Amino acid sequence: MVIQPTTPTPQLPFDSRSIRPKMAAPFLNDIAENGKLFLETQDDGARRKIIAAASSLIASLENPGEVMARIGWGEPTKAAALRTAFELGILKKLSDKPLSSVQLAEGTKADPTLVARVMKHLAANDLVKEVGQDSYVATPFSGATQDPTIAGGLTYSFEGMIPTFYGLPEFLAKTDYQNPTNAEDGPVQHGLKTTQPFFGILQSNQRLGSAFNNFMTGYAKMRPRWYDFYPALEQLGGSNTTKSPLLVDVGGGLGHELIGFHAAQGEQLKGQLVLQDLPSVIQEATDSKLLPSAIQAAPHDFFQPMPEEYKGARAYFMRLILHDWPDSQCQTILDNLRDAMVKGHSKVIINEAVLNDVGAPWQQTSLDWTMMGMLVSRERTESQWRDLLAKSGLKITGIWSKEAENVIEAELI
Ligand SMILES: C[S@@+](CC[C@H](N)C(=O)[O-])C[C@H]1O[C@@H](n2cnc3c(N)ncnc32)[C@H](O)[C@@H]1O
Repeated sequence: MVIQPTTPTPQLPFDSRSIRPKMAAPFLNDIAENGKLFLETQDDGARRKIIAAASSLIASLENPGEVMARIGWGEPTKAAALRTAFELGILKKLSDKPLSSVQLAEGTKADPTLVARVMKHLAANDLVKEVGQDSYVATPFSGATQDPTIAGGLTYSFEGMIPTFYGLPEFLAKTDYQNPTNAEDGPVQHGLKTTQPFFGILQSNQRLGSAFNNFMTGYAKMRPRWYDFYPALEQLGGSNTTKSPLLVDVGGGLGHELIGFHAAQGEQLKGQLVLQDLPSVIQEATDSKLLPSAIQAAPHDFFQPMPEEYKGARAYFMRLILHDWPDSQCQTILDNLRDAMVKGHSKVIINEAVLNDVGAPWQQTSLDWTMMGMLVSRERTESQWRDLLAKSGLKITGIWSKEAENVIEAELI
């Protein structure tokens, strides 16, 4: 017996002729409009809009076979070649002066034939520039791999995130596709073959820990800055004195947010700036000698009550902290802040994603997957933020947004 399908099988559009120009048209128009603005003004918002439109344009033009090729081997081989070049140290040899694969292989144990294959693939992906046969020069990206924040980001990606994401589908199959909840037996432990929780991994592997801290600084640099769209002067000005802290950055990493905030605000806002994090991170921040004297660095575990001298601050700032933890642990962190706050004076400022109910951009959804993989945690929608804050006696007093970046401000109820 032949079973007839109840609905006709949709025809698979596996023919490039089925890609309709009209699907691409709005993205081409976006690129033209923002391209004109960008060329005239170098506006960074226009630049980001061009990137978003160009990526939607590719999605509208690629046929399914091309999508499969890009995801299946285009991206993985690009990452493999990049990691190989990065670990061999050949990217930092590149400059404006062309070098051959033999010259690039010099001083490494690598076979020049292999180096030639690495360079050819990187050039095909615009990561280095090929200027003749077996002849390569630097690009802005290859040069930037010497910057500790980019080098840290690559090391953390290659050794932390990529192995976790490659093992993630296998982990989900093994756990019957349940939403991961155990921070000591989750995707990152499966991918990195360890039993330690995420921040334990970073504490015990100093190289990876330092790479992560630098990665966070680099990640911050590439995003719109919260103090450029949160009106800090209006919201935090006025009632502060020099006695109580102005802003305590809770879990502030190496201090990049406070350094930027201090440079942007100058002396317009009174009060001490305080950087808090785990002892090893604070040590690395002070060793870097990048913190201006206006910033006081102090180790503090945010699961413990706020020390007396940092109570009553005008604002407790947290960036990418609460998305690292499940609700129960977020509540402990927020309860500790609530107990340090003064009603009518103190605020909590949270610089994290507010996940759109519809049409969330990839920057937010990939962060949600990153939290699932590395910390069995998640990004939150506005109603989830309201519920979480209310459980600690806090109410949202404003949300400011720029592109995929958000700031939530809350006060004591
Ligand atoms: C995702 S990073 C965010 C860093 C920084 N706020 C930023 O936006 O780049 C999380 C930070 O929380 C810190 N952290 C983790 N557990 C902590 C704890 N128990 N107490 C204080 N800081 C902690 C980490 O060391 C790390 O710097």
